Amino acid sequence: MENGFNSSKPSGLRPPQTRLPQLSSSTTTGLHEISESQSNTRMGPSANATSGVKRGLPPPGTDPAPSASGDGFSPGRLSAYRSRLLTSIAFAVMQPEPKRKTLVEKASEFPGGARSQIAAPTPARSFVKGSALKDIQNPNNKNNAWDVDERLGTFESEFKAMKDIINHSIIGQKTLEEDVATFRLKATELESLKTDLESKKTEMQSELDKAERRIFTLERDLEDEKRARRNDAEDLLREHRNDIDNRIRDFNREKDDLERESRKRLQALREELAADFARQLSEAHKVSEDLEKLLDEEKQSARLRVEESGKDLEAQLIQFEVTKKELERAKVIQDDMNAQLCRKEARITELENQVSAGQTALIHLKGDEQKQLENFRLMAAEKKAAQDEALAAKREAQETKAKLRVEETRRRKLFEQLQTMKGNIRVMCRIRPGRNETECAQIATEVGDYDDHIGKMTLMVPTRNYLQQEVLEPKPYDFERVFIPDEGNKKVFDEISQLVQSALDGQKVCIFCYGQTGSGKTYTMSSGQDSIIPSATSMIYQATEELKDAGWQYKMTGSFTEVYNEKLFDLLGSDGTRNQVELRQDPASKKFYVTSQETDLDSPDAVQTMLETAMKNRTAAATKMNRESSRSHSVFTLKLTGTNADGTVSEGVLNLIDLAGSERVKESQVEGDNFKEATSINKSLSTLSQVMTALADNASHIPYRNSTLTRMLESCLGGSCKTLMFVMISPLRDDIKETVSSLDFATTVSKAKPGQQGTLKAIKTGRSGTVKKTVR
Ligand SMILES: Nc1ncnc2c1ncn2[C@@H]1O[C@H](COP(=O)(O)OP(=O)(O)OP(=O)(O)O)[C@@H](O)[C@H]1O
Repeated sequence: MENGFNSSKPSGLRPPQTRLPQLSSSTTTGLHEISESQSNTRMGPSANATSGVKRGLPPPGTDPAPSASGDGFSPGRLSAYRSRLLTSIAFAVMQPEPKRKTLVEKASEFPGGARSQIAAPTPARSFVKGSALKDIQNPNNKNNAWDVDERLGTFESEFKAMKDIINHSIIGQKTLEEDVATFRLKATELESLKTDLESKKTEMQSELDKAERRIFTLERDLEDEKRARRNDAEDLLREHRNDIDNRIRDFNREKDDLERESRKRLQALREELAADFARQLSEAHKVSEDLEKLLDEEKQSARLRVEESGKDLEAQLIQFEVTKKELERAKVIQDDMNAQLCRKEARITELENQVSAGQTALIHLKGDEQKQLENFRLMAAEKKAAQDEALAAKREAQETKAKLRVEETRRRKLFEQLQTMKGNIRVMCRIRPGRNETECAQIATEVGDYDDHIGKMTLMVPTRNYLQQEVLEPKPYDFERVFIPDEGNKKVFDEISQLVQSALDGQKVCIFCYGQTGSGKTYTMSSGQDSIIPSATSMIYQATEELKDAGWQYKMTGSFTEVYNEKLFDLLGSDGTRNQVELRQDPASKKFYVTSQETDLDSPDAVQTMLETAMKNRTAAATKMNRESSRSHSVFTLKLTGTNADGTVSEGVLNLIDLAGSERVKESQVEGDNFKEATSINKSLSTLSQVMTALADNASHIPYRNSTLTRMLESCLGGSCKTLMFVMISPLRDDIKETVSSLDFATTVSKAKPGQQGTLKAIKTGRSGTVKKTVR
């Protein structure tokens, strides 16, 4: 081609095709088509030339807008270059015939040129219509040769510029492709990072659950241990004290008895012995005196007989013999007396032995006393050891208390995190028991394998099909928890007790009971010792006692307010009656508060009395207005102010709200005052729903001011405040419309913003539901 151009153009310009191998295939195709047009124009003017050009270039007038990429190259500009190029080629066509042939031949040497031959090349007639071409065709125009050179020069520089632009664009495209590849790589990395983060999040969640369980177990163990130790120490001390007292008492009693007994016995023995001895001695003396007297008399008479007569020797000898016999008899008597005396002496020795045995016994008893004293000393030592042990236990208890304080702070933090994860707006459903199976609607509840809790339910709603036959259509609902009829108030309170704990920890909590008349709102909230209000207050009392160990002192006050027809009444008025009160605005915080009386609740009895007064006043007001069902909302507000030893103050509020029956005005077909009541109830309930929805959506405007109830509760709704809505439903078929309406209301409330409720939803979706029970 270069040769062709050289031979036809003395200007020495090189044709653009010589650099084509450097370009991409798409670009070369474009340039081949330019060559084809060049060859076409050399073959002579033809009407088809235009179409030949159009194959490779955009049609005139359809030039696209300049490239937005900012690389300076655009299809519009390319088209302009091509047009100029073709115009230049048209000049070449004006050269003598043999030269044109050479150009065609050269053009056909390139792939595009070969194709152009096969595809019946057309002359670029459209371009020769231009004024410049006319000038070229005019043989009289002497300036043509110079113009061609100049134009070819321009063409070459423009062509060069164009090629640079194309090259630049190719490089740009490659860079872009590389960027795309890099971004894809990054996207894959980010994807895997996201998966990792999600799995970490799940792990952390389970760790948190474990930690909570561990804290719960630790707390319980700690408490049990503490209680057991305290009881053991007290029992031990009491036992020891009693034991020692009893032993001392027994010992003294025994000692006294023994002393008395031994004294008595000794005295008796002494007396007996002395009497016996004296008696025997006097007898012996008497016998001896008698014998001596008799012997003296016989001696005297014998002396007299020997002296007076001496005559009858034989008689005297016989007398002597008699006297001798008498003497012998007296001697026997004396021996007998001596034997008796010996016996008596032996008896005295025996008695003396007995006395000495008694004395030994007494000494022994005294020895026992020593032993008892020793025992007493031992017991005293044991008592001291027990006291030491008690002191050690006390020290340990104090250390445990200190640990408990730290654990309590940690627990509060973890508990708060857990509650936040559960979401600030939560919804649970409770199904009241039905009277009998035939009157009940079909409600299927599902239990998940996450835990025993039921969270999903399906209500079979009667509808008409296209044949106007009544069919049951399943309507699924999904709440955090569904309480089936056989689950009592205790189960309900167990589930929500964490929110009561949150109030103790300084949070603001609202628990609502919503539902149609007779669905069990009052039953759940305040009737019976196991309903929410008494259970919550008794839990608070117990917890505040236990928290004393962790350094917390709590004060609890309560108020009971009724909202009826948008007016407020204090159910615990100063004179024990129901008084109208007002809503005031705090100038500093701009929040509303009610001027109801606040009662100090320093004992469970005080709570009971307060509840009774409130219920009595509420019922009296209802009776006065001839109402059977509650047409007012009642709000029980517990304020819990805790002060820690380190000066920390915690101010929690627990609002327990029994809402008025949610019957729709249309359904209940009420008129007059009742219509006003129903309208006001509907207004406040729908405002409550709007407030909850706005809070859930994180809306900039929350319509608190649209009803008295929401205005009153403004400071306890939204932000970090915790709200639990209990939707109470009746299982009766006759109540199905109200049930659907209540459940739909609750579903609206349960739709919370993802940031708040994300974790809860994740927990909930972790449950794979299986139908467990059908409520009858
Ligand atoms: N879960 C339950 N178990 C046993 N009995 C229940 C239950 N729920 C409600 N009841 C009984 O149903 C009746 C109506 O209950 P309750 O007064 O609590 O309804 P309510 O929704 O407060 O009605 P209202 O809006 O008129 O105040 C009561 O007799 C109550 O004892």
